[in-house]
Amino acid sequence: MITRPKPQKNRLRRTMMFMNAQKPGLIKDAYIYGSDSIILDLEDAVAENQKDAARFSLYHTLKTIDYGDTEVIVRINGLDTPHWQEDIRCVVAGGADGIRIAKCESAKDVKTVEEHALAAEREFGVEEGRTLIMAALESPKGIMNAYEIVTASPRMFGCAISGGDFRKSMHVQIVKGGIEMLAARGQMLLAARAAGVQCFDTMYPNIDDMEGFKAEVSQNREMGFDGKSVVNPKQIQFVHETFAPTKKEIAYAEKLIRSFNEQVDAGVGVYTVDGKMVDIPFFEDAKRILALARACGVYDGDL
Ligand SMILES: CC(=O)SCCNC(=O)CCNC(=O)[C@H](O)C(C)(C)COP(=O)(O)OP(=O)(O)OC[C@H]1O[C@@H](n2cnc3c(N)ncnc32)[C@H](O)[C@@H]1OP(=O)(O)O
Ligand SMILES: O=C([O-])CC(=O)C(=O)O
Ligand SMILES: [Mg+2]
Repeated sequence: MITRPKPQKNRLRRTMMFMNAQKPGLIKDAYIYGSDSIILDLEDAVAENQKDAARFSLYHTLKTIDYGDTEVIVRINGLDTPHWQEDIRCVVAGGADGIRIAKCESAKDVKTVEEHALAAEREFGVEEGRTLIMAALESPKGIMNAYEIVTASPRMFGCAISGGDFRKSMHVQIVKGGIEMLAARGQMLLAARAAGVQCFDTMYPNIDDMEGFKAEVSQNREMGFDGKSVVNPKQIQFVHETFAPTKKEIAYAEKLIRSFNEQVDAGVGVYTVDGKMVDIPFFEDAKRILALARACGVYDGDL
């Protein structure tokens, strides 16, 4: 029987890889691909007449496969379906790290899931509060309510926009450059940062279009996302490379931090490093960059 370590709200989540919870070929060794998280899906990847079978498979997967450091999240069916309550019991009984609420639209949705997670933790003798929650925002209503959603529960670690359902509801298709989702991505990022939770972009469904995928991932990083949902192992490496600070960024951050400490001791608040003005917010951001670089395994310096 597998017992997973206590889930961490603030861990590294550059990639969260989806897979059908019912497919042994996908789930048996999914940790070998190295995504930070896996999402065992009970929702749209599972056909309606296979929901019970998927839950059965999920439970045994959680109990028998050692995913090690790879975070294990389960996407439950929407709260407008007959499946979600049993999904939550199965997630908690199996000891998954967290729940991804599909098609989340309100704080009430989050609180409902939270109440049922707590009831299941009591039922199965799991530590109360152990099961984390994240929200998938898949509709205009979900995006409009992003802030109330991400502040609805202390279990909440982040939110993700879901492009398949979102574009459907906006009557748009994927556009090169991402203009069709720019406002929604921006609004969700603001809500997540205001709440202090993580923020993830949607999966890119055109698996063979690596050029389009790379352009989207690069834009995700420029916009400030923490990571991205992925649907295929071949999408993982580029996301990890893109979200890790570059050697140049690391070198500059080190230089900034060292010089800032000296300047502050000398009573200086604002000055330049390599021709760029710096003061307190730049110093704090440089510390964030080095912490991220360390977490990504590309920095082992002493700052
Ligand atoms: C809109 C939404 O709701 S998105 C979320 C729901 N969607 C999903 O869960 C889909 C996840 N992805 C998949 O199921 C698959 O990648 C598919 C069906 C899209 C494509 O499958 P394939 O054509 O078999 O992919 P591919 O040939 O690239 O697979 C290569 C290897 O990676 C494995 N693999 C592919 N996708 C995944 C995955 N998501 N998770 C784990 N392993 C995977 C395959 O099993 C295969 O392994 P093998 O070499 O040992 O046989
Ligand atoms: O969350 C995701 O990226 C996948 C999904 O459900 C969608 O695109 O509708
Ligand atoms: Mg969806």
